[in-house]
Amino acid sequence: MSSEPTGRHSAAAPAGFQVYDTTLRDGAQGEGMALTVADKLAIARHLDDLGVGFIEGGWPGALPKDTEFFRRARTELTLRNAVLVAFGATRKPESRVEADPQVLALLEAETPAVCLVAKSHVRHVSEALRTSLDENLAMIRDTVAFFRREGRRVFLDAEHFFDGYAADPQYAVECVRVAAESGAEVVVLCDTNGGMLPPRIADVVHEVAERTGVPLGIHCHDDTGCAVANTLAAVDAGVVQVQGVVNGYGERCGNANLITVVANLELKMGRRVLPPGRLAELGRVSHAIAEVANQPPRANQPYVGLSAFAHKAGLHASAIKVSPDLYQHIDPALVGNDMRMLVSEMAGRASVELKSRQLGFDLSGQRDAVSRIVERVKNLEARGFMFEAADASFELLLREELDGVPTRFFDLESWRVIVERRADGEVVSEATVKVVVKGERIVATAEGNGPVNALDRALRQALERLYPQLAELELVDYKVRILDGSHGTGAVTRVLIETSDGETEWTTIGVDGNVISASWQALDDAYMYGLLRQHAGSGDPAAQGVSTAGPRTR
Ligand SMILES: CC(=O)SCCNC(=O)CCNC(=O)[C@H](O)C(C)(C)COP(=O)(O)OP(=O)(O)OC[C@H]1O[C@@H](n2cnc3c(N)ncnc32)[C@H](O)[C@@H]1OP(=O)(O)O
Ligand SMILES: CC(=O)C(=O)O
Repeated sequence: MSSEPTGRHSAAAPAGFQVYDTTLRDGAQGEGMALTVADKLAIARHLDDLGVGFIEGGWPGALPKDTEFFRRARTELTLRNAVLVAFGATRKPESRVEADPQVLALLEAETPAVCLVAKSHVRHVSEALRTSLDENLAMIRDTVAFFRREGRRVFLDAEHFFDGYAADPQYAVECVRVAAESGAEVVVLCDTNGGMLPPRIADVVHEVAERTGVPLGIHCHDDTGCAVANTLAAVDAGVVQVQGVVNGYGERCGNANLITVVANLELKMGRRVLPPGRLAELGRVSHAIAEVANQPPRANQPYVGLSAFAHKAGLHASAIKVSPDLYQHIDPALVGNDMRMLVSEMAGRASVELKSRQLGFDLSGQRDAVSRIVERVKNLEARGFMFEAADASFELLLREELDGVPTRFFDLESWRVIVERRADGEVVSEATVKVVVKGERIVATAEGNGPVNALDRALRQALERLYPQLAELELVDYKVRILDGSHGTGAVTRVLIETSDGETEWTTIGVDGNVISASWQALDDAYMYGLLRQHAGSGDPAAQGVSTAGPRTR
């Protein structure tokens, strides 16, 4: 039986070093990952766009979804940079390779390359495969040779190689040799249980390379938290292929994070492993794949996380003001990230100045205002505020200190909320707000499915005639956290509200002993900031911070 690989995939071997992605196969083995065929196709496109050399798409024949992925890939996936690889196992013991259904399913995936997982640890051969050491070598030989005869490029993943090498180095090396002699292009040494540390990986890779002369690859799991370090140690020791998974997804603690590996190779080890210009796409691709995989992005992920270049400590900010590289190991733009200043209780004058600059305010020469802002932030944070999560509330505070009056498009006279349980069991909230808008006193009442929803509706109703553009604003997220709740009394509530005008989102904060009062503060800031954005550049005096300069609620 023969089945030619489709011509839609590039079959050219990349010269030199190989970046091999297994997000769609080993990454999919991570807890909580459940990729549809459409997800897999979308991720493959992102990976190709990034410029990896190989994309391991899954295990056809084992998972119907993966069989379907390879079927659809033939017509729906045009790869510009990567070679598509199908993964599978060596033939079953005591069987003919040509008659092994799993092997045939792998062939029928019609990919230019296959990757075969094989045992290389004597205990795994005898206890898991329950066969002889010689038969395992024959399984490797037969299966690799079969795919070579069929015109496929072959990689071999030597499972549990490092543990196997400790148990019986002779046999582990023999597996590598047999695979290469049978036609495997690269034999990938796998730290399947993820228990290794970098010096051991480096020693073993050195020894195996010297004993065999075979081109080697590396595949590490992160059970010691060293998967990336282990991968880089293997590169130093001479491997020609790195396998990894975007964002480090994968079985148990995950695989070597390919994003981190690639950034380190390019920026720290001087290896050009991506096509020119693609390194700056790392952040975008990492986030896009997290989105498709429905995994929350990890803020502290090296290089590409939201916090990777976020600076909170005042001392750091004061040095960064002189030169960002004093507290940054690279220019974040190299990997598509940005420097962010966080204003918090740890801020000093420099943090406030830099943050304000990012928001479009030049505070140089305004020493007193900066000092007042630092002091207010510290005092408010001591009460439970958290400005690093609420840029819009910080900007309102900043404007208030600079203008000498708060930004007010309306002034609050009072609000009131009633929660009523009706005879039929329905619970309804009703809110009344009394505000002064452009000199006019307005009283509005509205119902809602909860007290904050009712308050929001009543405020909207009160404002919408004089500010009709408020209809564009939408509250998209509402988060509540009880602070010091374990102490019972004395707890305060922190509320964060995220608002969108369809173009931008902003977050505002409120803190109070009463959850509705905290919510009102965040709501008040949310509308105030939204109106400010809408009036910016309009020439409307309201944009200047208008109104009657009534007191802010904090
Ligand atoms: C280290 C890795 O991550 S390798 C990738 C692992 N990924 C997966 O396992 C996900 C996909 N797996 C599956 O869908 C299933 O496990 C299948 C279809 C592969 C096999 O399913 P089943 O036939 O029901 O067998 P089961 O999963 O219980 O056991 C695996 C079989 O493969 C055999 N096997 C294990 N490794 C190899 C190998 N390298 N070469 C050949 N056979 C192997 C085992 O000895 C066992 O054989 P047995 O059924 O005769 O006992
Ligand atoms: C092959 C593989 O995924 C491993 O050994 O971890």
